[in-house]
Amino acid sequence: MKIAILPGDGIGPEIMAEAVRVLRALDLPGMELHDGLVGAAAWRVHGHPLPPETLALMHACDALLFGAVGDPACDGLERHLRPEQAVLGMRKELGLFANLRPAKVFPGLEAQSSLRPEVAGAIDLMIVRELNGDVYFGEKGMRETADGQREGYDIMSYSESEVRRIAHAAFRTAQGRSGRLCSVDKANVLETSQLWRDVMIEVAAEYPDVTLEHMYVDNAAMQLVRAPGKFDTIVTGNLFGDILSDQASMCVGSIGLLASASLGAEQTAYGTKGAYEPIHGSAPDIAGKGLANPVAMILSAAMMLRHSFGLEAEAARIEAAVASALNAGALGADLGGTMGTVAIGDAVLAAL
Ligand SMILES: NC(=O)c1ccc[n+]([C@@H]2O[C@H](COP(=O)([O-])OP(=O)(O)OC[C@H]3O[C@@H](n4cnc5c(N)ncnc54)[C@H](O)[C@@H]3O)[C@@H](O)[C@H]2O)c1
Ligand SMILES: CC(C)[C@H](C(=O)O)[C@@H](O)C(=O)O
Ligand SMILES: [Mg+2]
Repeated sequence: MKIAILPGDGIGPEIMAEAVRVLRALDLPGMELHDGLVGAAAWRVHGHPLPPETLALMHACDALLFGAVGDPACDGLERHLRPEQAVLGMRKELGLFANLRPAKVFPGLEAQSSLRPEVAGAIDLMIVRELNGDVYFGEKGMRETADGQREGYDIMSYSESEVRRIAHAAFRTAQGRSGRLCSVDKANVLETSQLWRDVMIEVAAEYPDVTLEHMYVDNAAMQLVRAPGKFDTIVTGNLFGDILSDQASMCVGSIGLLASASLGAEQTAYGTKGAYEPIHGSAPDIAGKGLANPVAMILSAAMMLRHSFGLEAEAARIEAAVASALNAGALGADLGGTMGTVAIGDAVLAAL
C-alpha cells in the first residue's frame, strides 16, 4: 500500500500533516507513505511544478494524497510553469477522468450553511465531475485579431468516448446511491453539451434502474441553493463541475469540508488507483497561520482508503470521527469557531 504524500503549497502542508496523523493512528499493516513535491514547492526546488521525480513517484504509488497548489508569487510565470499545472498534469498523466465530490451536511452544522438550516439539512449529493477534458485541456492561446486587439482563446470540446466513460462512472455511482442522476450541461447553446446530452441518453439505456434527468447549468446553480436536497447524483463537465462544487461547499457550510476522489481506469493490487484532495485551493490568505480546516483533507484520506484500498470500515471510522468531532464543536473560523488546524486534528484523533 504505497501512498504518495503531496502537500503542495499554502495551507497544503498544514492540512496534510493532520491527515497523515489520522492515517498513522489507524496503524494499517503495509502502509508506506512517500513524500513528493508539487506546485510552487516543486518549482522552487526543481524549476517545474510537476518534476519528473514527482511523476515517477505518482506512477509508482497505489494512491496519491494531494494537498493544494497555488502561490500568488507564481501568477506571473508562463502558464506551463504555474503551480496549478501540477494538479492538471497529475489528472491528465494518470488518466484520472472521474472526480467524485460528495457534499453532505454534518449533523449539528446545519446553521453554518449559507442556506437556511432546514434547506441545508437535506443536502446529500454527489457531484461526478469529468476531469480530463473540456475547455481545460483544449487548444488555448493568445492571438491578435485583424484589427490589432489581443484575443485569448480556449477551445471547449468533448469526444464521444470521453463523455461515454464519465457517463458509465456516473450511472454506476447513481446505482450505488438513490438511482437518480442529473446531467448538467448547456445544450441550449453549446455543441459540446449537445453531444454530452446525446451520449448520456444513449448510455442511460444500459442502466434501466437509474432515472436520468437533464438540467441546464444556470438552472442547476439556482436549484443548488433553492432546493439542494432534491439532487442526488450530478454528472457534469470539467468547468461546470469545478464551479458547482465550490458552490455546493457553502451550502454545506465551508469549502474546508469537501473532499474528493479522482479515479481512472488503472487497477492496482488493492483497488482503483486514485488521487485524493480537498476541493479547495492553497488559501494563501490564511496560509501559515494554523487556521485552515483540515477536515476536507482528512476526509480525502478516508475516500482513499475506500476507493483505492477497499478499506471501507477504516474509511467509515475516519468519517464517523470527523462527524463526531464537528458535532462536539471542533470548528475553525470558517465555521464560526475558534479552533486551529492542529486542534481540529486532535479532536478527530480523539474521536477515532
Ligand atoms: N486543487 C488545488 O490545488 C486547487 C484548488 C483550487 C484553487 N487552487 C489554487 O489555490 C490558490 C488560491 O485560490 P482561491 O483563493 O481562489 O481558492 P481557495 O480555495 O484556496 O480559497 C478560497 C477561500 O476559501 C478559504 N479556504 C479554502 N480552504 C480552506 C480551509 N481548508 N479552511 C478554511 N478556509 C479555507 C480561503 O481562505 C479563501 O478565503 C490559487 O492559486 C488557485 O489556483 C488550487
Ligand atoms: C487549481 C485548479 C486547476 C483546480 C481546477 O480547476 O480543477 C481546482 O479549482 C479544483 O477544483 O481542483
Ligand atoms: Mg475548483
